[in-house]
Amino acid sequence: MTRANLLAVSVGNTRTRVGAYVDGKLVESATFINERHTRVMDSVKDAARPLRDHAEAPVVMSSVNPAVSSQMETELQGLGRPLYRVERDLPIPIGRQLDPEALVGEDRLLNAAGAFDVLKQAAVIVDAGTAMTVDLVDGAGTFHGGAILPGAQLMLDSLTQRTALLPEVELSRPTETVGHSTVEAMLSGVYYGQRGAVRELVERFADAAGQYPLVVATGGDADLLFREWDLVDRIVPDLTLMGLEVTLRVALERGREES
Ligand SMILES: Nc1ncnc2c1ncn2[C@@H]1O[C@H](COP(=O)(O)OP(=O)(O)O)[C@@H](O)[C@H]1O
Ligand SMILES: CC(C)(COP(=O)(O)O)[C@@H](O)C(=O)NCCC(=O)O
Ligand SMILES: [K+]
Repeated sequence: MTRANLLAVSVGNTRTRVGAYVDGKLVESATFINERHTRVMDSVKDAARPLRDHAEAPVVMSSVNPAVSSQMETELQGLGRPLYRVERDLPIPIGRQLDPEALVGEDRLLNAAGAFDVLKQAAVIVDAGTAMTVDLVDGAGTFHGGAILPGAQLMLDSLTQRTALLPEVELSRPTETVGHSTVEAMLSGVYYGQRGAVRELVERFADAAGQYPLVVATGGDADLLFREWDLVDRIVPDLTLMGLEVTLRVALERGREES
């Protein structure tokens, strides 16, 4: 089996995740806020340190945030490694059943590819990031799309921005279900609203799929929202990086078959 070496970089709308894979194993990973761009590049170099004896190991990059990633791509070229963008240079190895013109976020496809590579069975993948995505992969490894809704912090921010009286609130677990203050009421609405959306969508996707899928969660808010909740089978913080690793591994295996 191929054991890939790579620096995996995934640019989201809030943060960028970086992971160094040595012999197919994630040995270093880090997450950075996009706004602190110069510090991000320093930290990317730190994260790449385990690959110093693997000068041939490429950077494999994905993005759902072109403004951030176009500048970052130029800077990553400075590492002196080959740089591949998923979908442009390397196809994400996951089947798709979508509208012909559909534009799907690379993070959604990578999560699906990463999950199916390990699970080999039908799964619903929940990515609790800036936006929340809830997607269906069937038992044959085909991505069917799913649902997109505002992420938890985005819900809170939009309440603050579009009302006169609601305050700025940072996401945390509500301490009461029936909120006895404005802040607790906002936290309860968002926390149980997000969980309720996931429950409803998982049940509907299970109906559509004709089987009950595994539920896998990732993203910056997954732990806060889903920890110790039996509806979610696994929380996998590095799922998008796993998708980048399988993308390179499959491309290397195909290259070997062809030569
Ligand atoms: N240090 C942090 N900075 C920003 N957001 C954070 C931080 N730690 C946790 N979060 C949470 O992570 C969410 C973003 O998730 P993430 O997976 O990083 O998003 P994206 O993939 O869209 O960039 C935010 O809504 C926030 O609630
Ligand atoms: C849905 C998303 C905004 C999620 O981004 P994220 O919250 O992970 O930063 C992103 O995957 C995206 O821009 N997708 C393009 C449209 C689509 O997937 O259908
Ligand atoms: K997301």
